Amino acid sequence: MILCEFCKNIRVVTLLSCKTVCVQTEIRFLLFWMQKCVLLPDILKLRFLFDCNRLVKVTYNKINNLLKPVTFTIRQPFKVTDMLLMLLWSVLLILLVWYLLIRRPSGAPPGPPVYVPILGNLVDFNQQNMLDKFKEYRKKYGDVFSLKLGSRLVVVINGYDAMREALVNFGDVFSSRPDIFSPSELAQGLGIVSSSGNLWREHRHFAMTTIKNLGLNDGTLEQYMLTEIDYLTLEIQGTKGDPFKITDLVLMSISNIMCRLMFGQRFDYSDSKFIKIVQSFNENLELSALSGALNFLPFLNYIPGDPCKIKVIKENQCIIDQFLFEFIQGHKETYEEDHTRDYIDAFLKKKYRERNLTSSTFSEEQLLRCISDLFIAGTHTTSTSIQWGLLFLITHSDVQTKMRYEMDKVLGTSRWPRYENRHSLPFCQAVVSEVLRCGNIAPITLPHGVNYDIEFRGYKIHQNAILFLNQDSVLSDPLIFDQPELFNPSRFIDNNGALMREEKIVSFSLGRRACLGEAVARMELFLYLTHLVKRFEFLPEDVNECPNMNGILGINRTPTPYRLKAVRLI
Ligand code: HEM
Repeated sequence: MILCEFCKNIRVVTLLSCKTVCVQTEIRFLLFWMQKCVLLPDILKLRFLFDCNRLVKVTYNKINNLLKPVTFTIRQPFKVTDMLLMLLWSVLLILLVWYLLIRRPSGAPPGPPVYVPILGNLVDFNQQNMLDKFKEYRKKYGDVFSLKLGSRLVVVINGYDAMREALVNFGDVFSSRPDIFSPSELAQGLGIVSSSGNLWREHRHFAMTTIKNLGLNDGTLEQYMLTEIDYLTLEIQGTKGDPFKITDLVLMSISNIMCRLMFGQRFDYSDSKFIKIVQSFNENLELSALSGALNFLPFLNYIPGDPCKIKVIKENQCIIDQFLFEFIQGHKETYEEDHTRDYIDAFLKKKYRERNLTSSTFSEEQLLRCISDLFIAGTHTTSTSIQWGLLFLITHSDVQTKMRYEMDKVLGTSRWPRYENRHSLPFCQAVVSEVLRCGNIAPITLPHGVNYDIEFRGYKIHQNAILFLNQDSVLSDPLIFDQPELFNPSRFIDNNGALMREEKIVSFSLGRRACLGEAVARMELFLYLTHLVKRFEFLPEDVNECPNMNGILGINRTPTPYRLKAVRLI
C-alpha cells in the first residue's frame, strides 16, 4: 500500500507511470487536466469512456508527442449515495416480501400480530400452551380470531354460540376437510374422517346406518361391551391390589369392541399380532402431533432425516393395512349375501350390489380406509376418556361411593347395570358427562375446511382458510359451567335429583361433521365406568400424593401417565 502523495489517503491506484494517486486525487487530477485541456487544447487530448453513466476510462495523449500516449482506468468506488440507495431498495424489497408473507387478508378476523414470515404465529406456540394461548386471544380478539400458521390462515371459533352458528347454521360452508397434508397425503382424501363432498356424505351415512344395524339398538353391541368388561375385570383382578397402569388394558379392551364390530373377531390381550396392530395405531396417533406440522409447513417433508416421522407413520400404516387387507380377503372368501356378520360384510354387500354402477364409491381401497378410520376414531378416544374417568374417580372417592349407592338403590346389589337403566341412574350419567367435560379429550375438533368465500360474524373467511372449533372454550367456560376446573358431576343434577340437559357438552362436536360414534362412545363410557366401580374400589398409587391432573396435548388430550390400585368389592 502506498500513500497518495496528494491527499495522503492510503487507497492507492496507479495513474501515469510516474505518479501514484488515490481515487479522489485521480478525479481531481483529471479535472485539473481537463481544465488544462480547455486552456491548452494543443497540448492534451482526453477521451472519456463511460459505462452506465460512470466514468471508467480516460485516454489522453499529448499532441506534441513529448510523452507517450497513456491509457489509464479510473477505478471509481461505489459512491456512498449509490450504496445507500441500493441498501434502501433492498430493505424496502425485504419489507414488502415480509409484509406479503405475514399479512392477514383484508377483512379477516383479527388475531395476534405476526412477526416471523414462513412460521407465522407457530412461533407463539409449544405443544402444551395452545389452549392457554387460545384463552388469551379470545379475551383480546373475541369469539372469532385468526392465526397465521405457516402459510395458512387459521380461523379459530370459540364459545358455544359461535361454534353452533358455524357448524349448524353455516354447515354447508364449514363441513369439509381442508386440503392439508394429513387428509390429502396420508389418507388420500379417502375414508370418512379425511374425505369431503359426496364421498364423505355417502360413507358417513353408510357407517352410521351400518353401526345401527349391527346392534347399536338391539343389545348386540352392548353384549360385546359387557364381554370385554369381563375380560378387563379379569386383568384388573390379576393385579391383586398392587399399583398398575391401566392404559394398555383399556386400549385393548376398547379395541376389541371395534374389532368385533368391524371384522367380527376379538383377540386375546397376549396375541402378538393384536398387540402389534394396537401399538401401530397408537404410535401413529402419537406421531400425528408431529406430522401435523406438515399441515402448515409442507416443505418440512423434503428435509432429509424425516423430522416429522412420515416414514414411520407410513410403515405403521402398511402394517395396519396388511392386517385389515387379510380380513377383507377372508371375508370375501366366506361371504354370504344373507348373513351380515360385521362392517366388512355390510360394505361388501353394498359393493357387490353396485358392481355395475360406474359411479359407485364402494371400492376395496375405500373399505380399507373406512375401517381404519373407524378403528382409530373409535378406540383411542373412548379408552382415553375411560382413563380420565378412573383418574377423576381415584381422586374423588366420594363420587365412587355415590355411584355405588345409586346403583344399589335402583338395581339392588346383585343386578348389573344395563344401558337401558341409564335414565334411572342420573348420577352415574352425570359422571359420564363430567368425565367428557373435564377430560376434554378433543379440545379442538379436527380441522374443517371452507367450501367457498363467506362472511361470518362480520369477517371475511376465504376459501383457503382452515377452521379450528375450540371445544375447550365451551367445556371450560365459567359462564356455562361454574368453577369449570372442578370435577363435580353434581353440577348436572337438578334440585329434584334429575339429570339436567347437557347440550353444551360439545365433546363430540356439532353439526354435520360431529362424531358419528357418539352413541357407541356414550354406551361404552356408561357401561365401563358403572361396571368397574361396582366391582372395584379404585385408589391412587399413594393415598398421600395427588396424581398429576394435567393433560398432555397431542391429537387427543391424554392424562399424564399414572398408576392406580383396584380393591375387589364383589
Ligand atoms: C369419547 C369418545 C369420543 C369422542 C370424544 C369423539 C370426538 C370426536 C370429535 C371431536 C370428532 C371431530 C368432529 C369434527 O371434526 O368436528 C370426531 C369425529 C369422528 N368420530 Fe368420534 N369421538 C369419540 C368416539 C368415537 C367412536 C366410538 C367412533 C366410532 C364408532 C368415532 C368415530 C368418529 C368418526 C368416524 C369421526 C369423523 C366424522 C366425520 O368426519 O364426519 N368416534 N369424534
